[in-house]
Amino acid sequence: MEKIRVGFFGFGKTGKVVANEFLSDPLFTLTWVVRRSQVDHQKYASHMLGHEFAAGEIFAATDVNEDFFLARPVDIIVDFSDSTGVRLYKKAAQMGIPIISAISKYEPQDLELLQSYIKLTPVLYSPNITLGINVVMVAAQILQKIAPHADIEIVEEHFKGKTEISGTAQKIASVLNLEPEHVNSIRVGGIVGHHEIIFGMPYQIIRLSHQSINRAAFGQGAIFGAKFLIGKPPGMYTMETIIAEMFRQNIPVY
Ligand SMILES: NC(=O)C1=CN([C@@H]2O[C@H](COP(=O)(O)OP(=O)(O)OC[C@H]3O[C@@H](n4cnc5c(N)ncnc54)[C@H](OP(=O)(O)O)[C@@H]3O)[C@@H](O)[C@H]2O)C=CC1
Ligand SMILES: O=C(O)C1=N[C@H](C(=O)O)C[C@H](O)C1
Repeated sequence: MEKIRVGFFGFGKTGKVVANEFLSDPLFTLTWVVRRSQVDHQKYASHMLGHEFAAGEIFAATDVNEDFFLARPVDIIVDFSDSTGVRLYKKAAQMGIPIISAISKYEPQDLELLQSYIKLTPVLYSPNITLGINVVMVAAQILQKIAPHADIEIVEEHFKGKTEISGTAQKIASVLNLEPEHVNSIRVGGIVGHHEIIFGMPYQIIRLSHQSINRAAFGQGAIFGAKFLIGKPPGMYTMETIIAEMFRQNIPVY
């Protein structure tokens, strides 16, 4: 069976680990990687990730011209770069190549550009693409409906160097209709990503919590998303809409 060809944007703290998950999955082949800089790096991402085989030729953002996607055809684009990466693949969207955007914080004009692509191709946009956090997000919305009187606070914990409030926590606040002051950020050590939603009710507390213990969790989420997205009609898709449908199909009947 033909492997799914992946075109990957970003090769940073998370991108490297996610790219390696695609490299290691027999269903996929990493066709190329685009990063910002033209620093002197090895030709193939696979070699930079310690593999002997050659896969994932590395290009700089400036290499991506009008012909790039025709010359290097892929079946899906996965973006773990930053807000500006979306500006590089309009042509790919016009070609109908499905896009997974994992960018957690878009500048308004870049988010608008991503949204313009949904008329052309299927786009899965998820500020946190782990299966687990999206189960928690859907469960929290259900719990809020069951207990509308509950006080709710969100705690997000990340590594010391993360400057912005997590996009995940902002998304959770948004779907629960909470003001930003209900997001409590902690920055310590090398925490990959921990989110907890605390429901305060009379005489009891409910805590819904998710912890990414390795950035490979984002790679597994991206793989799940890629398998879902390929073959879908143009439009905007999110992990939580996929998970919500799975909830609907699996509600226990007593
Ligand atoms: N949705 C999710 O589940 C998750 C999302 N993220 C998000 O993923 C993004 C990347 O995270 P992380 O790897 O930790 O960040 P880093 O800052 O470590 O890496 C960013 C990468 O993007 C590259 N880059 C920047 N601009 C461009 C561009 N225009 N074209 C191509 N490549 C570009 C950089 O290139 P270079 O190396 O040359 O500088 C670098 O490789 C962030 O938005 C983060 O919030 C992170 C974890 C999970
Ligand atoms: O920057 C990160 O690493 C992460 N960013 C995302 C966010 O801002 O929500 C997702 C994850 O928590 C890790």
